[in-house]
Amino acid sequence: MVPDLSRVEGVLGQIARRRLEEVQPYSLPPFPNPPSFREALRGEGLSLIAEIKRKSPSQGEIAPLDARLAAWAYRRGGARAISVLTEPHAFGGRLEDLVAAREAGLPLLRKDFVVHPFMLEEARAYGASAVLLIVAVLGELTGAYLERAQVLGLDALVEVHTERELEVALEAGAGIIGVNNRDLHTLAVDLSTAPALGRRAREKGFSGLLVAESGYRTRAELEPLKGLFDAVLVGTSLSGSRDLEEAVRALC
Ligand SMILES: O=P(O)(O)OC[C@@H](O)[C@@H](O)c1c[nH]c2ccccc12
Repeated sequence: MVPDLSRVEGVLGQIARRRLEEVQPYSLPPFPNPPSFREALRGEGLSLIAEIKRKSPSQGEIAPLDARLAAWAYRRGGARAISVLTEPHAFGGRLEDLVAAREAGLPLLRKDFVVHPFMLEEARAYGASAVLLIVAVLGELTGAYLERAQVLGLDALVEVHTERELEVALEAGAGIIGVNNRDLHTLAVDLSTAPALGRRAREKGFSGLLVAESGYRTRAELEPLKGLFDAVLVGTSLSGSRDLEEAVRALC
């Protein structure tokens, strides 16, 4: 159940292939039930998922964050969930960041390039409530990964960037769809992507949760999402702020 990554182009393909080379399954201890990611996004208005992001292929170094302190600051500012990037090479993350961040008590999304079922088990064992599943990486295996996540008690944020990928996500039975404004092959950002594909998803009868992802810096930029999206995921503009708590408050 490993995706064929030879067909994944650009930066996304490079990162995903490296991730797959590194997977080494081992036996993991159980972890008690984490708080619900889905319920956290269901709250009133547009819920904020704040991301812990130290660096990225598009921005380079962002900030040398302490995951525990960042999670607490995000929580004080009003974030409803935390996205923890655990990819080490391009994003400077690690699995242990989940352990550090979970102290703040908010549901955690393991943000990584899931390319092997073992990565779902890892997410669960390290205390994540949800995992990111990227349709551009998993292709027709998206449904199988979704089912595996469900069995493990994990919510899944199924990420799409094109109408075709949206079709795959809907067909796979995704309950939470993330529309990424950033093209992960080229890293170009277009904030009109999320409203357009979000509308399309609703037209096609999708009644689950919608999350807009990437490129947001100001409250004004969130306006087009209101009434259509349940949540927004913000990384760089928060992680790179001098005062994380204030930065979240300014967006909520
Ligand atoms: O830093 P930004 O532009 O606010 O974006 C956050 C998040 O959407 C982005 O980190 C992201 C979205 N999908 C991904 C997949 C892999 C790695 C990272 C991502």
